[in-house]
Amino acid sequence: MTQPALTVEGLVFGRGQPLFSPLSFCCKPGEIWAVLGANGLGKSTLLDTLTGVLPALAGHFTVQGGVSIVPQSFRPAFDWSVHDVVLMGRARHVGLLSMPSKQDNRHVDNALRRLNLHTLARSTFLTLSGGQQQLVMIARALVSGNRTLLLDEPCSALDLANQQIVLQLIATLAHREARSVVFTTHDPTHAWQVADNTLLLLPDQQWLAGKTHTLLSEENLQRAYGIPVRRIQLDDAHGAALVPLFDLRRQEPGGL
Ligand SMILES: Nc1ncnc2c1ncn2[C@@H]1O[C@H](COP(=O)(O)OP(=O)(O)OP(=O)(O)O)[C@@H](O)[C@H]1O
Repeated sequence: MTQPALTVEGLVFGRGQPLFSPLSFCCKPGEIWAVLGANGLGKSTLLDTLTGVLPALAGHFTVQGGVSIVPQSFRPAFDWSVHDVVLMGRARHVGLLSMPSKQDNRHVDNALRRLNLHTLARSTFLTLSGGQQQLVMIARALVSGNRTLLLDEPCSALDLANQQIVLQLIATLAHREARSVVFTTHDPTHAWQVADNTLLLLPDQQWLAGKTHTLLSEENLQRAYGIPVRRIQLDDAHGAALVPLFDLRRQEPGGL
């Protein structure tokens, strides 16, 4: 049997106050989990707990083979080049007071190429757009070599073509490289298209976890977001889209 890369058992997490009833799930090598739930429910707090930034309030978790996180945003202390920000992901491979090796630089070049960022390698990080910065942070996690990757809304600032690049990358990392990937998203279609399993955070400290295609029913999504969501079946290659039915009223000019 494959040993899970990430095992969460009875985990209670939050910044002082528990956000959910005890949480349990496990992510095997080669598996993708999506985490969905309304704003402010605790998705980022969960990822910060799994990387050890925040202490668990109860229960426990184990991570085999190292873990990297791609945060929602990153503000470097100094305006380093894109190449150097990605190189930081190699920190545990570069000895203290040593220079990065040719191999470290090769990892950086490969990661930048995978994300179509190679032409920006010499640009400074702070001159990039929000979406470009998000891609650089993903490259930084890639070069770490860690077996588990946690991505906090990795597509939130990306255009459609770059969303496809990142979703494809998530699938490749899991299916070809047997890495375990957990990503948070506000787009249930992204979860539907690439995640084997989903953790759906609900109001009142409840949660559901299971196979994405079973769990992301119209009923469960309405429970999570409080608005109706319709599942639209696409062709065989594209699966389904999960589309919110917004109740938008036309505003008359001069009205309040
Ligand atoms: N630095 C902080 N200090 C205190 N409370 C915080 C801090 N960051 C987040 N919180 C609180 O913790 C709770 C969970 O926040 P978290 O950022 O984990 O939610 P989220 O589900 O990731 O939200 P979003 O979808 O908006 O990114 C919220 O009530 C939030 O106000």
